[in-house]
Amino acid sequence: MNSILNVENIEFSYDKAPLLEDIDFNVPNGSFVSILGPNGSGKTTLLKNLCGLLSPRKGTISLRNRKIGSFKHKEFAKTVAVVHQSSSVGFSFSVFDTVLMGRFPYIKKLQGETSEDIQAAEEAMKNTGVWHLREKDIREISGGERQRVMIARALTQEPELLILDEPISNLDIKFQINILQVCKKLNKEKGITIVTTLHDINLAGQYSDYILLLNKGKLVSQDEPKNVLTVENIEKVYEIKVELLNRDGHEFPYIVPRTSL
Ligand SMILES: Nc1ncnc2c1ncn2[C@@H]1O[C@H](COP(=O)(O)OP(=O)(O)OP(=O)(O)O)[C@@H](O)[C@H]1O
Repeated sequence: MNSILNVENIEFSYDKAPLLEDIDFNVPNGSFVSILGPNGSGKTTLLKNLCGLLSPRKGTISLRNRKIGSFKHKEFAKTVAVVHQSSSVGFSFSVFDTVLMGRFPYIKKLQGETSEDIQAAEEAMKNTGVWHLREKDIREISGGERQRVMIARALTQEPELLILDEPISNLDIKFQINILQVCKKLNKEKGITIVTTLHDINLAGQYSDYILLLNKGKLVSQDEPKNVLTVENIEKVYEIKVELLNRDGHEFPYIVPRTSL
């Protein structure tokens, strides 16, 4: 299968000690890939390398067989859209204008947005269920709504690859499912490749085609969920005792901590 992203043996460090080492994987076209790992294992750092915000000290990252460093900013943004971890929004913009800002790779200097840009924003907002919020102030909507607005903004870039950093952190279970469903729909219906960090092992198992399991800056396991989410892997990486429940009628194994109160 063709890959949209190839990561070859990268090493990254903020200072002397390497924080990511021997990271080597491919992201197949049209797949849904989740990056799991404990706090501080390097997930966000890896995503920042994938979208070119940080550069590896060794190894290469290629997008459609071209090194990511060789892309111009706007050109890269037509293929890859990134939704960073939830952050506060400081300015007063309507939800619609916030989403429209995602069209920046297509809007020419000194030329306002076209009807095509407006249409792309509307379509992205309808796909993520935020069209009804269009006239609201971005600072006056809920965290879950804002997450979906940020995904809508990324979608207006019409990316082939959508990179998300903890898109469901801080959300209640309804919004967690809602956002993962939106991503899965875009993945299945529009063929957008998804690479996301997640903390919820079981939701990752349910939604992903492949999982990358990081621990202390190294890839411990990468494969389909059933081969990565094993008791052995989870106990080793998260340093807790777990058991795997195979629930009747459920396609996905369910991992729960073994606690003695
Ligand atoms: N700008 C930075 N400068 C120096 N060290 C950093 C910087 N950003 C992150 N780190 C360190 O790198 C390590 C990995 O951080 P990273 O945010 O990639 O982990 P993570 O797996 O995403 O964690 P979490 O699940 O808690 O979000 C941590 O020890 C963190 O303190």
